[in-house]
Amino acid sequence: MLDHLRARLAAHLPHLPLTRPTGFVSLTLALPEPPVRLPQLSSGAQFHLTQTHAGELRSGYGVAAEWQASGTQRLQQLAAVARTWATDWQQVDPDHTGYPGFALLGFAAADSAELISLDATDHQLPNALLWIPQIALRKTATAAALIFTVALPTTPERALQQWLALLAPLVTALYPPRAPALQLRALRERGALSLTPTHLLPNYNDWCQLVRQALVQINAGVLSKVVLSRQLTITAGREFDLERLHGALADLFPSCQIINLRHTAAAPAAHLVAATPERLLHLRGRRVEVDAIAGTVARAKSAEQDAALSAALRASAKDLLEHRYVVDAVWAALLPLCSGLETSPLQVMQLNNAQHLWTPVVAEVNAGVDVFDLAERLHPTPATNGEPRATARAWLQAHEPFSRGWYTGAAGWIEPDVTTGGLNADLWVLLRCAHICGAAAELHAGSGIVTGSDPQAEWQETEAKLSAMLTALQFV
Ligand SMILES: C=C(O[C@@H]1C=C(C(=O)O)C=C[C@H]1O)C(=O)O
Repeated sequence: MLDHLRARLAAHLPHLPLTRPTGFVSLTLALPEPPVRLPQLSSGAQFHLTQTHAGELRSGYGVAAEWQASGTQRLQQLAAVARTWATDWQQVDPDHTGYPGFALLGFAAADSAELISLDATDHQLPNALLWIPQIALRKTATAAALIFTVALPTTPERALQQWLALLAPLVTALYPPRAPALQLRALRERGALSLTPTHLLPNYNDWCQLVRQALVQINAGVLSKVVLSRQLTITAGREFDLERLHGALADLFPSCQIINLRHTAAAPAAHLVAATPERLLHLRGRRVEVDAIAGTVARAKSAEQDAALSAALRASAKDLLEHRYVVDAVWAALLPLCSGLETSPLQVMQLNNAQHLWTPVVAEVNAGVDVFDLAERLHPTPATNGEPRATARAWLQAHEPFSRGWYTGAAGWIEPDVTTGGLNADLWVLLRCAHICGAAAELHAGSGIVTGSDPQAEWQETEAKLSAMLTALQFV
């Protein structure tokens, strides 16, 4: 395969417009054989985005270019870069795959540059990031391709040298021998399956106190809703296997977006991993889709009990209220930018660890509106922050005893649409996530506090949310 790809690169390189003074060139080559698994390289910058139900996988390796931003203008600064791509990013697709080069777009919950990092799980992520990988992989149910990108101007020799340095380890990882089955008994004997909590912020008593303080603000009419969150740090008996973790999450949460992001080459490298059910936005052409998700109950042991829990969730005044704030805020955010707004009837989204009230919202964006304009108005929704937005944000910054970092930020892909000249994108809210470094992991989960919230029940809800990642971590 390496020889085949090397020969194809050599054949195309002389014809690529590499001497243009600015911008990028991407060359997309179909893979004759789709990879069986998601290729993980042992070091260097890489990201993976998988949604099992959608049958789609995107990965990126190395950095052809990246831009970092922070502050109130962070998204507009990145927008200024991406808006040049229609003219500055040449897409060469000799196999007619229809897959252009794409970038990762991600940002932290808040726009300030400051991130608190624990020694064990240094986040190693900038506040907001736009990143074009040197080699990207895209796989759907029917096809797979590698997309080689280089910043201009360059020479065929330099481009080839950069790509080959990554391609050799990548091709080896594309078609690996079958991984040995997980030896549960051996792991258990080594005590490796036990996860030990090392840090809990806030603890249970402080949590209850904070919920009561939030309720005072809610009863006083200062806040309508605020999404309070927790941080849990754990260690395991061994280093986490990120490849297994990605596979386990993709199996356990097939409707969720699984994200695995390692931005740095520094060792030990930190990974941000998420299995999120919540789409901030999906934009293709002029059509935008947004998930309003809020209102949660656990799963039950039997189908009957489960159905009873779903029915109770649909009828719960408290959950319907916290859900309504999100639907209304999504609607208000989209209204000035879109036409034909439609909300689907209320649904219950059932995940392995929890069930949520869910209202999908779709609309047609007005001409000239792009993913950055939409993200700017939508994020953060009251699903992760609160209502009113600015008051909730200020209250959380004053009361949550840690910095959220990228938890409740967003991440996903963004790519030029070669037919419209616009940008397509798929961004997910970073929930059910962990920062992982070696044998340590830092997890976050939150729950929406509204009139009628009970501190203990809200704590239980965060436990159910944390269990998404904890369950998977126990087996990797
Ligand atoms: C804040 C989280 O989840 C959000 C809050 C929910 C709720 O309060 O019911 C449900 C889904 C998410 O929108 C989290 O998972 O940490």
